[in-house]
Amino acid sequence: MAVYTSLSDSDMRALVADYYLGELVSFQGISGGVENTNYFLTTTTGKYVLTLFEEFEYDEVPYFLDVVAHLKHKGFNVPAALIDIHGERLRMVKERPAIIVDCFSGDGLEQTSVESCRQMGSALAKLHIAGEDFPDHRESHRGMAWWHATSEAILPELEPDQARLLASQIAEFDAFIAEHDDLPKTTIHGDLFFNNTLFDGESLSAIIDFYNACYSWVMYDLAIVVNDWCSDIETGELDMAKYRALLKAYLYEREPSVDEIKAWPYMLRIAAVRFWLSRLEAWHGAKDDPERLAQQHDPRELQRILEARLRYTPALMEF
Ligand SMILES: Nc1ncnc2c1ncn2[C@@H]1O[C@H](COP(=O)(O)OP(=O)(O)OP(=O)(O)O)[C@@H](O)[C@H]1O
Ligand SMILES: N[C@@H](CCO)C(=O)O
Repeated sequence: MAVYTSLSDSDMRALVADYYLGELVSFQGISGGVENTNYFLTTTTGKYVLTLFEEFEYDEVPYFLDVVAHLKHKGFNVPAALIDIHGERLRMVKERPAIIVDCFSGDGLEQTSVESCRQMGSALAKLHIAGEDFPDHRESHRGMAWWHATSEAILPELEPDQARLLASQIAEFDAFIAEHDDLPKTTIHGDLFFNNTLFDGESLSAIIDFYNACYSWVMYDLAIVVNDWCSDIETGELDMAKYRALLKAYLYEREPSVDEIKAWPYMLRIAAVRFWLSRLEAWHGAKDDPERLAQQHDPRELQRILEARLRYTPALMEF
């Protein structure tokens, strides 16, 4: 279970007493996430989620809270930080920066469907348009500088063919982007896997976990989403019915430029590399701790997606 920082009953009561949330009734650590510590809190006024940021220091968190506040202001159902009795939205709990947000109704998807992909495509395009006027242009903490440094550190740990694949894909993307450095950017989610959404029945009801948000290529974010929502987990191959539904809904809301259409195969591959690399990094970091290792996502899923995109990549506008 991904609870890296534990809180006792009295810790939690003291924390809840510092918000206008009534009395604590119960709390429970949330399994599933790998980056942060999350707890469900039930109080006499409702249900909430406490997040302790495990990877960021205090000063790094306000950017993400501002992104969410911007999107909430534009009508998206996203988890804005609640204000405590001191007027603060971010505080330190057990030496970690922490927020409390509303717990949304709805359930996580066990798997995607053509209909959920259609809804995601439409919502993602609207999210990208809404992010255009967010003024703070923060670089990704897992962007190009990170993937160069991390791949160099991880290459010696890999099998030779894996190392060749990783290095060649990064070099290929570097060469492409050097020639196309003016591709459209916006404020992107950066990690919009289907486990970062909630559905009420068939309806997309909330988007959560904006802690990889950054100012980056629009097509890169679309590629992250397509790789996760539309791929067969066993083979990495695209489910073309899901792919067409997601892209058709996206392109109805936002028209890509000629350069974005050209960039699409590179974006699909580098989006796979980005998560292959973060999973490899987490996997190797946890390899001496069986409990932590068991919580990690499998890097091979993203390697299979990358290999499948190398075998065949459909055009962006293919339907
Ligand atoms: N505001 C919320 N309302 C309802 N459920 C939530 C909320 N926030 C988090 N959850 C639940 O907690 C789980 C983990 O949350 P989250 O994805 O933010 O954690 P994380 O550690 O950042 O995960 P990840 O591995 O995706 O980085 C979600 O999949 C969801 O089930
Ligand atoms: N969504 C990421 C984990 C959190 O960033 C993954 O599946 O590797």
